[in-house]
Parts: sequence; structure tokens; C-alpha cells
Amino acid sequence: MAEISKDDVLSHLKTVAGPDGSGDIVSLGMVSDIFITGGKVMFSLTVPAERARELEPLREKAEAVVRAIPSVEKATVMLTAERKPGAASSAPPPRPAPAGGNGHSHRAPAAQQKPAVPGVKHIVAVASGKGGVGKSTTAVNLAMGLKSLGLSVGILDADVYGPSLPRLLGLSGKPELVGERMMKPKEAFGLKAMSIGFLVDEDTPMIWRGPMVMSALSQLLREVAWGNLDILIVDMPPGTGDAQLTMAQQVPLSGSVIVSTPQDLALLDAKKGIAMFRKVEVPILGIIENMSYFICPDCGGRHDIFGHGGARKEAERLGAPFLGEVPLHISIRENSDAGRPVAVAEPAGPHAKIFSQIATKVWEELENPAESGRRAAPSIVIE
Ligand SMILES: Nc1ncnc2c1ncn2[C@@H]1O[C@H](COP(=O)(O)OP(=O)(O)OP(=O)(O)O)[C@@H](O)[C@H]1O
Repeated sequence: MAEISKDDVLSHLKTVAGPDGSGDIVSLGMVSDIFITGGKVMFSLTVPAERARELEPLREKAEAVVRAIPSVEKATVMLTAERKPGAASSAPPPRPAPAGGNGHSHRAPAAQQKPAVPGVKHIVAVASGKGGVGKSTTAVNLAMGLKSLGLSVGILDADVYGPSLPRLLGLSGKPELVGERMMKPKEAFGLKAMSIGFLVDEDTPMIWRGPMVMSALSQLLREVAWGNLDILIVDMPPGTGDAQLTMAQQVPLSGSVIVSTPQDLALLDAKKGIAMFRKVEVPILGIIENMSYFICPDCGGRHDIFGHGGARKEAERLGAPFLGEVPLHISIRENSDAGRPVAVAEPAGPHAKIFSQIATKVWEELENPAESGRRAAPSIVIE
């Protein structure tokens, strides 16, 4: 099969006229970086957010033109909107073309417009407003907690800026292929796992632009043979920038979990996380306070070094369920660093119990949102 080159793709795209009939989409600078893997071509077209719906035929045209190139098996074109700096509260980027529901009729309308991942019942994002709050550690242990409830669980590391799942689960190497184009998830401790870290060289610094992030995520989500899962946990990149917003918008999420530390700053960041998911109509399943308090390994005494109760109060104020407190504990860090989640290393220990309690609440929120008492949320204004 002849290799597809970016130049080849670009020269075909030059035949597609711009949105207003003048120029072509390449010369107008609308075409993002082009991703080519095997016979698959992915890229995005940058359009003004307010014209997204109207420009759907342009997206289809670009896709058809690329698909017509010999050797191209599949073309995936997305519309993205680039936000001007300082325009933080402008409309979110456009959604991809509606492609049926995800099967959860009680869910927010936005979630219903995204194509579901076959076999996966719920997809839940674990996010944080800023880095270093223990989001990935929490995501893995939450996944283990869900598994301890007897659920089939997968975890997808979408943290393209710092994939940590390989380290946290002690996994390495490239994933095997199933058939021609599907990747087999790796397995650790009964979890199915996929990470961008399995696909890129850890030592190679990568610069990710928004559309590339989305293409990579879309592959990790849809070109992995997840099989039947009750729940797929997605470890999101930290922060609330455009890449995160686009992900939150384009992945068919049943809900989101926000991880925060007790410090005020982190809580303010957590608020931004909540606001981001509300903006794209993804239900907030709750807030987890990580590094909530310190248990002294010598005396066993509890120390609320960052103050206590901030996240719980804030959750109440924001109308988001409070899912639980996870202490700052050396065994959580040591076990994580050794590639064994604390819930695996000490299955009968206090931390495993905390995570299984949190997992129970998350599952209740997903399956019975009305009974779990999720309240109507006040709107959040971030000054
Ligand atoms: N409750 C905890 N007790 C002790 N150490 C913790 C706890 N939670 C996380 N850590 C440690 O804090 C560090 C950062 O955690 P982690 O990588 O999960 O954070 P993150 O928010 O995902 O980070 P990033 O934003 O860089 O992706 C790790 O060394 C981890 O072992």
C-alpha cells in the first residue's frame, strides 16, 4: 500500500473552497496538523465557534475529499474553534456532528449527542483544576474501588501532558493489536488500561496542540477493544484550558469527578473544573478531597495541616455531592510509586476502604441520580 503523505492530503484539501466560497481551506489556514497512522488520516478545521453548525457540510466535504485519496481507509475531520486569548467566557468549541445517543436517557443533552463507545456503560472523567493534587492516584484507586464493588472497570489515561498510568499500574510496552486497527488494552489488577504513555516515547518531549490532543484521545477511546465495561474512568489532563474543555465536550461522559486538595487555591481551581463541566452539561458526580488530612505514621494521630472541611463546605455551597476525604499518607505515595495502587497493596487497609466508599457513592450517583439526592446546582461565577 502506498504511503500517505501530509503534502498529498494538503494538496487534495486545497480543492475545498473556504466557508464563504473564496480561497481554499488550506490557504485560509483552517487545517490543523495532520495525523496519519496507517491508512487513517485525522485533522481538524478551525472555524469560528458561532458558525460551527453551519459549517458542518464543509467538514463533511473535507472528510470526503481525503477519503477519496487512494490508500486512505478512514478520514476523521473535526471542527474546532480557537478561542482568542482573554475570551475565557466565550462559547465553547463546537460539538462534532450528532451521532445518536449514548443510551442514558436521563443524562444531559450534550452527552446524548456524542457517539457512545460500544460496550461501555458509563464513562466518567476524573479531573482537577490544577496539577499535582493527586488526580491520577485518585483515578486509579477509584477504579480499584469500583472493581471491588464487582464492576468491570477500565481506565484511560488521557493526561497527554504527563501520562502516569504506566507508572501507577506498573505497566509498560506498546499495546498489542487486535485485528487490523484496534488496540488491546493492557490489564493490571483486573483493570483494563490504556495510556498515551504506551504509545509515545516517555523521554521524547511532546508539544500537543488542541486538535492533536483530541485526535489522540478519540483513538484511545474508540480504537481500543475495551469489551464490555460497566465503567471507564478517564484520567483527564489537569487544568481547565481549551484542550480539557474540548475533551469534556466531545467524550460521551456520564459524569465527572473533581479532585481537589484542601487549600483555598486548589478549591478555587476545583471551582473552575466544576464550571467547565457544567458549561458542557456533564453532570458533576462529586468532589473528592485528596491529601485532606495527615495521619502520623508514628503516633497514628490525625493532623489537619491544611485546615479541614473546606472541600465539603464548598461542595455543599456549589450543590455538588461531596464524595469523601483521602488522607495524605506515605503508603499511598509509596505504593503508587511502586506501581501498586494502595487498594491492591493493602486491600483490607483503611485507604482501600475509603476508596471503595467513594466508589459506592460514584456508582450511586451514576445509576440513581435522583435517589442520591443530587441537588439543582446554583450557577457559578468565577471572578
Ligand atoms: N493521598 C496521598 N497521600 C500521599 N501521597 C499522595 C496522595 N495523593 C497523591 N500523592 C502523591 O502525590 C504525587 C502527585 O500525585 P499524582 O501524580 O496522582 O497527581 P496528579 O494530580 O495526577 O498530577 P499531575 O497533575 O502532574 O498529573 C505522587 O507522588 C503521588 O504518589
